[in-house]
Amino acid sequence: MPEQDEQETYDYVVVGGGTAGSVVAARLTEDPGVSVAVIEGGPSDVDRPEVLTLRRWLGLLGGELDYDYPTTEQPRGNSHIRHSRARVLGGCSSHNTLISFKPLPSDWAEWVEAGAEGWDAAAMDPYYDRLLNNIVPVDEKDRNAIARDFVDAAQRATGVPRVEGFNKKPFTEGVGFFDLAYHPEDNKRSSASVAYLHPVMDVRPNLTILLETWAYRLELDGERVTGVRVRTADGVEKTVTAAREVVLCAGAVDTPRLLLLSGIGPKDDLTGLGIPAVHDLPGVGENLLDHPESVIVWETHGPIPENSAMDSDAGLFVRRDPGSPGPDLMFHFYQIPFTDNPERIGYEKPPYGVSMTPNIPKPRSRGRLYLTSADPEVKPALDFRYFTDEDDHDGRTLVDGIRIAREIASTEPLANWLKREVCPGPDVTGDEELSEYARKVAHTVYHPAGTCRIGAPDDPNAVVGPDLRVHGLRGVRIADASVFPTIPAVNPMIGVLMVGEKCADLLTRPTNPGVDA
Ligand SMILES: Cc1cc2nc3c(=O)[nH]c(=O)nc-3n(C[C@H](O)[C@H](O)[C@H](O)COP(=O)(O)OP(=O)(O)OC[C@H]3O[C@@H](n4cnc5c(N)ncnc54)[C@H](O)[C@@H]3O)c2cc1C
Repeated sequence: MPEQDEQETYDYVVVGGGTAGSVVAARLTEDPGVSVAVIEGGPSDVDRPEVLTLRRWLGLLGGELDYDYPTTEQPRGNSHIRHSRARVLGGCSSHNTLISFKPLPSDWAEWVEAGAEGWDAAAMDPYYDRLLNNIVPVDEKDRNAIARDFVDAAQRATGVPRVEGFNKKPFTEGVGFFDLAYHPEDNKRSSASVAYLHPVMDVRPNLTILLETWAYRLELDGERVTGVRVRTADGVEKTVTAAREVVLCAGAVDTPRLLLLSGIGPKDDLTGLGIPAVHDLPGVGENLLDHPESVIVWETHGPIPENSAMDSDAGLFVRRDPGSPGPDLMFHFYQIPFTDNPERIGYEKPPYGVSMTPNIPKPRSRGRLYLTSADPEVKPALDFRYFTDEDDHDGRTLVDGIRIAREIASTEPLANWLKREVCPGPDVTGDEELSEYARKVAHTVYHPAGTCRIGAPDDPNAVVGPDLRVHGLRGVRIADASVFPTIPAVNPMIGVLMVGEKCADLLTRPTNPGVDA
């Protein structure tokens, strides 16, 4: 299709109306004198109960609102993992489980260490207080009897403190019901779009949301990014121009993908694909992080009560290494038998059951995202290099997780519910066998991050500075999970929302008017 010359200009162009993008767009348009266009690849979430009802989250994965990215071959892990990324306003906050953890002070300290000057806990905490999402503990009516008994059994088996309100103060260990961003009265999401965009999108003339519109290339004038080349749902191609700045909020997969397609990234890779390299930035796509997890499944004696917020309402953090500044093993407890991965290697799904999913809060394996084609339609390659760290810290963590899960399962009051361990099964006991099982059925907690990481200006693999500006370019910043230099020990969504708030602050505060000339 020939490119058409249609052009629109706004002060700011935000690419991606997802978790961070919703925050940035809503905050910038608080000033009626500032115009913002949001380029969002997906449709609106308004009036879509299948999206807005938190408990229906599993039904969205792999469907028409999911970009559904495969992973490359993972010789030490599970090559079949599909990475869900939401194609809808609100981004992944519109199809995730909305578990809400403020990153721990030790998480921010790691960022500062990595070159994110000014991102320490004391500086970041006010952004948490500013969040508009309705963050509340799992409501009493949603606390399932078996989840309550998991909390009691885990507390007894591990001796960690019982926590009521994980965000009240920093913790290293604890078990309890999560805080969630939801409205308990009707199980409605308090996603980024619900909390930030719905109240303002019909009343702010300075906010334009271009839905079902895909950004496929950045426009540059020398070192300055001037706008975004987009394709609308009906195939019209046009340039959306930013008088001030373009803010990339397309997420940890699509932000580096867009930069690479625009010729911004490792020069040799780009040249090899026939993409003219306009700015050599070796870190784009590097440092691909995630929280991998494994799973243990038990059959229960019978059906489990129905009530729940989203079927994984409680969890456990332990710290095996007393020298670790934060938790080094985390578990989600699922009130469902989560057998998708075990079934592939021959296990059966029990009629009724529960699961524990131990995950690695601070994985040491680092992966890489790269393009395999200059064609913007071709999905990027995601090579997480799961379980490849030198000392096998990651694999060993999951083995410890299975052993601790078994101790909890054999402790009352949980033990009384459980008929048998379905997978890996009681006969699988040796370190090597457990490791083999844990890695072969490994899954993701869906937390990809780090592919355009923050770092100091002299750090060759940093993509943005602490002000979120892309190194070596003008008129462009990044605000999404891709800027994470390291992954928080906890679930990352609140950290992403806080990045959005901080970015808006950087763009609007008087000492930094956002005119990035
Ligand atoms: C199934 C699932 C469950 C999860 N559960 C939790 C949880 O309970 N708690 C937690 O803390 N974290 C959770 N996460 C992780 C968390 O949701 C993400 O880390 C976070 O939402 C990422 O935010 P983001 O702003 O970086 O990207 P996103 O929210 O993915 O936003 C990116 C947006 O950009 C749009 N976009 C992308 N490319 C383009 C383009 N080229 N042109 C136009 N638009 C584009 C997308 O449509 C999307 O709306 C979960 C994730 C998933 C997938």
